Amino acid sequence: MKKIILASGSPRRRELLAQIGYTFEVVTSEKEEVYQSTEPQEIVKELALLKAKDVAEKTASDREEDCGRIIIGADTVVAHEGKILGKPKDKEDAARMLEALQGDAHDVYTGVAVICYDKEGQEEVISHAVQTKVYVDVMTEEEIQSYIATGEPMDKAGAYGIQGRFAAHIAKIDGDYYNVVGLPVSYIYKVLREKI
Ligand SMILES: Cc1cn([C@H]2C[C@H](O)[C@@H](COP(=O)(O)OP(=O)(O)OP(=O)(O)O)O2)c(=O)[nH]c1=O
Repeated sequence: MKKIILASGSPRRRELLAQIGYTFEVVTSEKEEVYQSTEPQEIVKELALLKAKDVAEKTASDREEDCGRIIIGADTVVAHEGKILGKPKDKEDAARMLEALQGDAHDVYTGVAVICYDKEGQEEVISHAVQTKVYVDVMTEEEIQSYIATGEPMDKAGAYGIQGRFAAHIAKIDGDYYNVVGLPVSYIYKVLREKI
C-alpha cells in the first residue's frame, strides 16, 4: 500500500478524504496560486497540479519508501457568466459575488491532480476537473449581508459554503455535491483504487 499525502490546508478536503476511509498525511503547499489558463476547468487543473508538484518536491526524500507514495492536490473555483470567482478579498468582494450568484445558476469546478510514485520512483501524473452546476435562490440584500456576517464566505470560492448556512439558499444542484465542498471523492476513490 502506497503512502497517501494530501497537499491541502483545507479542513474540508481532509474531512472528505478521511470520510471515505483513507489514512493519509497532510503537507501543504505555500506556492502562490498564479495561473496561465483561461478556461475554469483548465485553471483548476493547473492549480491542483501546482500544489501537488510542490508537495511532491517537499516530500521527495520519502521516495525510497517500500511501496511508493501518492500525492493529491485540488483546487476549486466558481464560474459564472464567463467570470472566475475564487475566494473573496474582503466583505465587499463577497457581497459582489453573492449578488451575482443569487437567483441564477453557476458552475463549480474542482481540479484534482494525483501524482503517483512507484517503489522505483517512477512518476505518473493524473489530472482531471469535475464540474457541478449549482442553482441559487433569489436572495434579498438583507439575506446576503446576514450571510456575510456569519464569516463563512471568506475562505471559500464564490463566497459561499454549500455545507454551511448557505444551504438555505440552494435550490438544487446537478452533479457531485462533494465536488462543491472541494473534493470529488467518488472520482478520487476510482483513481486511488487503481493506484494504491
Ligand atoms: C463553492 C464552495 C467552496 N468551498 C471551499 C473549498 C475550498 O477549500 C475553497 C476554495 O479554495 P481552494 O484554493 O480550492 O483551496 P484552499 O485554499 O481552501 O485549500 P488548499 O489550496 O490548501 O487545498 O472553497 C466550500 O467549502 N464550499 C463551497 O460550497
